[in-house]
Amino acid sequence: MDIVYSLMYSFLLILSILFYLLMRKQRNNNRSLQGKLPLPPGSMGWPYIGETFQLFSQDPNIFFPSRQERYGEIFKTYLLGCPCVMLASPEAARFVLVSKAELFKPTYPRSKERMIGPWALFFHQGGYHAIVRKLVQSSLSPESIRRLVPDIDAVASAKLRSWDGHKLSTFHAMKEMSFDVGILIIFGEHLSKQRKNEIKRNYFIVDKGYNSFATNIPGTAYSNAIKARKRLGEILREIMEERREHKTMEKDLLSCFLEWKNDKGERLSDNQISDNIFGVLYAAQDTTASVITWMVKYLHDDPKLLEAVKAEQMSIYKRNGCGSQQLQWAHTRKMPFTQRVISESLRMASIISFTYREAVADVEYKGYLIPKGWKVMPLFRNIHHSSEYFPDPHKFDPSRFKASPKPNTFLPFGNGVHSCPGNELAKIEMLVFIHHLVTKYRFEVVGSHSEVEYSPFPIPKHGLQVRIWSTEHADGIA
Ligand code: HEM
Repeated sequence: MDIVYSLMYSFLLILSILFYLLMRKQRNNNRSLQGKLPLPPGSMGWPYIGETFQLFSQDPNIFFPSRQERYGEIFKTYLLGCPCVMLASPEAARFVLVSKAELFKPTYPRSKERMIGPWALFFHQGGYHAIVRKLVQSSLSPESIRRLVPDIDAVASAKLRSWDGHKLSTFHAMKEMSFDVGILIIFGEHLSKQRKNEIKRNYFIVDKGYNSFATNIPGTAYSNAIKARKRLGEILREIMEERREHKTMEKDLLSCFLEWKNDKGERLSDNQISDNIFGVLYAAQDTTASVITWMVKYLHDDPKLLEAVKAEQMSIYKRNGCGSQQLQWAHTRKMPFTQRVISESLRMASIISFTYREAVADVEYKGYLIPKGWKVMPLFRNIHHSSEYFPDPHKFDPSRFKASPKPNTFLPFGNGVHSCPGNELAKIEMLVFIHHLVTKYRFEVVGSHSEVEYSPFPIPKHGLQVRIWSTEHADGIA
């Protein structure tokens, strides 16, 4: 027995020594990086504020490329109180998001985390993130979306009918449509109208305060948003209770969350579910709405492009009983030209110019030091607008997507463990909307649309004001 114990002790001792040596080596490696490697080139701007003012006052097409031109594909800056390293090459994006993803954790301002809910998957890395992501991915997989195409079709058709004859902001109209599609994915078709309206009312109060100055002063947009977010949490808890009580489980995201348990029988808490429901709804909305807004502008600006999309969609429309039947998944597979227009819109608009991570250790990249705690930003827009990967990058040319882009050069949905699980849904939503818009409606842009505003994603000024009318009475108006 004594021999067994001493063997065990020796084994544990050796293990502890090995662990200690490994940790020391890691620490020394990090320490040595600090002394040995230079920081990337670049300007840290003014004390405390850095280059924050320039970032938010300059067109992103100027801010990022001008620095890349001056310093190369890796450069440092200082934004929103944080030292940052910006990376503008496909290899660097892959390094941060995929191959060395464990060295870079997601990072968001505390105020945003508080608003969305600390359990939302964006804020996590590791085991918990993997569980939630798998559930979200399964609800948004092509197999799940396939059966939802007719419902998405119904949402898009109803929205367009309600806008017939009106002048409206494309962006705001698209936000409404994306909201309805998000509700469909999360709650299926069985959410009562009253519940939906309650969620919508509170959701849009949160939306209004999300990017406002974070303060608890009563009556401000931020404090109203925090209150509305709390109320949303309560509504979601009531819905979960109802589902548990009536044992009504559907094939939607909420049911996926409610049904999940691990092999120890542990389940997700109500707070975890509610933060993720809100997170998905939020992630789905402005992104999709901004890209569709740009697409409508690109179609408007180029009549030949519009005609080509229309020709493809009309042939599907005619074969599908001239709109008497709903679109199915199979129809969306027969829209190769429109799909290329979507890819080119995603590239040109690059609504997510970059993403943020934080280095969890000192990291060496191409002979430069990325110090622990610094923000690290892969610049998607710079990659998408580089003539090296996309010749004549400022020309809208869907034909460039006839061939697949080179690896890591086309990242509208990010890459790696945090890449967008909603990308297929977003693309289906765009295909279905464009199908109805070009086959049954005409539209014209009203007022100026060459300037860009940030909400916070770049969109055409005033959300692209358009007048839209059904072709049934087009002759009377056009
Ligand atoms: C055109 C529309 C969209 C664009 C351009 C877009 C873009 C992105 C990007 C770039 C990321 C990765 C961010 C990062 O790495 O930091 C992301 C993450 C995410 N997106 Fe999207 N997205 C879109 C639509 C959607 C939709 C429709 C949904 C849901 C229904 C969605 C849900 C999410 C979620 C949950 C994440 C976080 C994933 C994680 O952290 O694991 N997105 N999106």
